[in-house]
Amino acid sequence: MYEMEDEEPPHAVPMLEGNEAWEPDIKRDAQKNVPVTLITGFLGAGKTTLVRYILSENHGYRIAVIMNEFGEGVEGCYFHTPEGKKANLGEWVELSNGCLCCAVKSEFVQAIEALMQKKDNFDYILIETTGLANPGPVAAALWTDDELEAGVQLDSIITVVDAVNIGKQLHDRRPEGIANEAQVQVAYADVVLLNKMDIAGEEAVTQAVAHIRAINSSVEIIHTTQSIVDLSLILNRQSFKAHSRVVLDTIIETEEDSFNPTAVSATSDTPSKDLNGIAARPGTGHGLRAVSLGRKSSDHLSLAEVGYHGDHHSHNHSHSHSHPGGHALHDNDIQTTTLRCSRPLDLEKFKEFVDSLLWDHEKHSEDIYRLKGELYISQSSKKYMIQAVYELYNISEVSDWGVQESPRSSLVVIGRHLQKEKLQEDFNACSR
Ligand SMILES: Nc1nc2c(ncn2[C@@H]2O[C@H](COP(=O)(O)OP(=O)(O)OP(=O)(O)O)[C@@H](O)[C@H]2O)c(=O)[nH]1
Repeated sequence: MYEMEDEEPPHAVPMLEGNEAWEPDIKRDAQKNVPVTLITGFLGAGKTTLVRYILSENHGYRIAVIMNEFGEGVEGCYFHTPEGKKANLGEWVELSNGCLCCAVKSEFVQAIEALMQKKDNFDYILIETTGLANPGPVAAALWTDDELEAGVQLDSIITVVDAVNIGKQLHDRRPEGIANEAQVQVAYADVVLLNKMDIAGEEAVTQAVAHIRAINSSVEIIHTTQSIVDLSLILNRQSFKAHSRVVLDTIIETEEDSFNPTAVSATSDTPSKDLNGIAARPGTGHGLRAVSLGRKSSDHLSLAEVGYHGDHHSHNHSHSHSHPGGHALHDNDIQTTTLRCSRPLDLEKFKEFVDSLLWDHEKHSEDIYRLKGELYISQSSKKYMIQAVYELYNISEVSDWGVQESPRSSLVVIGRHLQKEKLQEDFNACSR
């Protein structure tokens, strides 16, 4: 087994003998950040099966993997690749000291930092969380601005779901103060792999889709067996790019009456203008601007303190505010709603609204996991876009509105205890 010395960066591990001559088909531009896909999902859903599958496929990426295993340590440092397939060069970092989301400031950041010292050896990073993890804090830590020195860029959050057992897992009550991890994992997802289709009955699948949609109506659901999926649907999706095509599509699909799809696709590759970078709660030092690798942050929202507080932890973190994952969940606690406004929004008022929605739990009792939206901003002919994950958000100018589009704002909100009417009122108030 490959073991990492305490202070030593991880070494590249050949996955199979005889792959020295292998060259990736796709080379990362040396200037670009390394994309990171976060793979989450409840216990036994098929996360490791997915990682194994990705590593065994000939996609052209050289992939480094960070696994978060409890107790036993990493289960293996290389996978058996099916005959005839090209092997990847992988790197492994074991995080065995507790849950990934609670270790982000220490082990996780060190692991990424150590890995990035060897960044010439890989093009892509996969992170597999434990089955009980809240992916929010980890995702937020990885969501960087392109210009930042961290060198990594959150690509997307993939949640693997066990089609047979998800109904029970989503509705298992937790003691007061403890989140239902399965719901939170679905809430954060860009893509759900509805796995174990080989053993799930038709009725179970229909119900599983309904349960997932009830939580995250905008998520893309892909049915899989053995986590086998077209990798172009989950790797390099760029879900967190300001001009993300997949996110724009998501917003459109969530609309009751959709925009003209031709007009939208015409905008999808237009470079965006980031207005203010990724916004974090003032004083938290959150966001990669502050969470950039190796940088110490002493704020109360440090990533070591936030995140999952499940019963697998022997320690407790105290919080003066509620946040995603911090309270008991009840059936349908987590939902999606889409706010709409046809009048132009005042950008400053809208930012104040988002600030309070994400950070001011006196004013907004909701816990917000994700925001995605297209915005019609006053005194601008441009379409804007907002994305938020956990407690970070980013507003960007994306493109001109399509000639056949009627400018208006649509904001997809995924969160817990959503007060939909009040949210719509507050959203409308941004236009006055
Ligand atoms: N029948 C069936 N079994 C599957 C499928 N995908 C994975 N499994 C099995 O389900 C079990 C759990 O799969 P893993 O990939 O280890 O799941 P995981 O999400 O990594 O599990 P944890 O690390 O415990 O959270 C293994 O025995 C897999 O072989 C599938 O599509 N169908």
